[in-house]
Amino acid sequence: MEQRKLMRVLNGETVSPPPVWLMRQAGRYLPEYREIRAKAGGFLDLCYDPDFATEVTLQPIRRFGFDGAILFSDILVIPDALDRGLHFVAGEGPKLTPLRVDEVASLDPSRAETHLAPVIATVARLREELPAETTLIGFCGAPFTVATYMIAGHGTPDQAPARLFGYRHPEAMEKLLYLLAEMSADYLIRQLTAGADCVQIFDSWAGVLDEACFEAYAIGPVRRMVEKVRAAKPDAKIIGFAKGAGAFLSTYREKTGVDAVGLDWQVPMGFAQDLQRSGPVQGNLDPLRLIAGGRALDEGVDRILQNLGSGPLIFNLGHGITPDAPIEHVEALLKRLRG
Ligand SMILES: Cc1c2[nH]c(c1CCC(=O)O)Cc1[nH]c(c(CCC(=O)O)c1C)Cc1[nH]c(c(CCC(=O)O)c1C)Cc1[nH]c(c(C)c1CCC(=O)O)C2
Repeated sequence: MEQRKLMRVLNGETVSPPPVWLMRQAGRYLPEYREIRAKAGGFLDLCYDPDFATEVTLQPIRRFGFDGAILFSDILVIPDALDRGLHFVAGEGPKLTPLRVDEVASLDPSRAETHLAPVIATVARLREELPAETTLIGFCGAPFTVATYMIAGHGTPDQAPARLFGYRHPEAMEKLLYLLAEMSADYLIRQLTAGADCVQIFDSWAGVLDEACFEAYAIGPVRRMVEKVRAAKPDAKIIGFAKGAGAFLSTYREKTGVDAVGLDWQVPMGFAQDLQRSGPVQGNLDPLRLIAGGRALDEGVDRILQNLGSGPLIFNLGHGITPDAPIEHVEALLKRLRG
């Protein structure tokens, strides 16, 4: 078979119109998701049930024909494998038992393989059921972003608990991040073995870090992951999404070794073009343009195409789609993009 479009871009080719998928494309903005979610019980029950997770991953592909399907799971399955008391409270997001500094040394990764087996089974099912032209994207959280939830025990606006933990306990922070890096790399290797075509590392909170901490938390552990994945899978294609990283993105590809750089919606087009000279980029429509639709949506799509469309580009949002995104606006985005 001719290579999948999204994989061609990850190999450095320019494809026109560009392949497209949307972060969080399986989710609450789809009525068919809300229906299954009500049947499955909790959100985590969905993630660990290969029948449900396969179905939910396929829903946006059937409806919109995206070029990429992202595995339905969550970045917090890794702390769940570490038995950190993960649960989801409706309307409030994830809750975990806040990690104390004296607990870091006794975190035990040995359950991970068994615990994550249903997610790996979902990947294998997906590769069988997806259309041949659809790229299957595996993923995990980057160590720092996962650690922010483990340390605070919930989401926070600026991740102050994790940043303070790092300043007060640098050795424990390093130990935690590299433990997560090893586990996450093993998890990505298993996803690739089971049939994922490529993987994305989500560092959704990298944007809160100062320069020294960005190096220590957002570069070092991610570079270790990339090295470990490449040692097992020399041809693996990896997308790195460090949201809000701003000027740090200029060296992100080179320092971490990722193939493609994910761009949030604030990355300026001139800077994005510079990044594209060294390889593929992904992004970066403001998710609110998708909510607004109409002119705001058309102008946002056109601007990305005009500036980045003549190089290797995977079209995406600059962060995840939200539950209030109208389905007709997703259709309008695809029409604008594909003609
Ligand atoms: C930080 C983070 C998380 N999860 C994720 C991130 C990184 C990306 C980002 O920054 O958005 C990543 C993620 N979460 C989910 C996916 C699935 C695949 C996809 O469609 O993109 C992916 C790739 C499903 C999900 N993960 C979650 C939902 C909503 C759960 C529900 O159905 O109630 C989905 C579809 C829950 C979740 N999971 C997480 C939070 C903070 C929340 C609650 C916020 C919310 O309710 O939207 C942690």
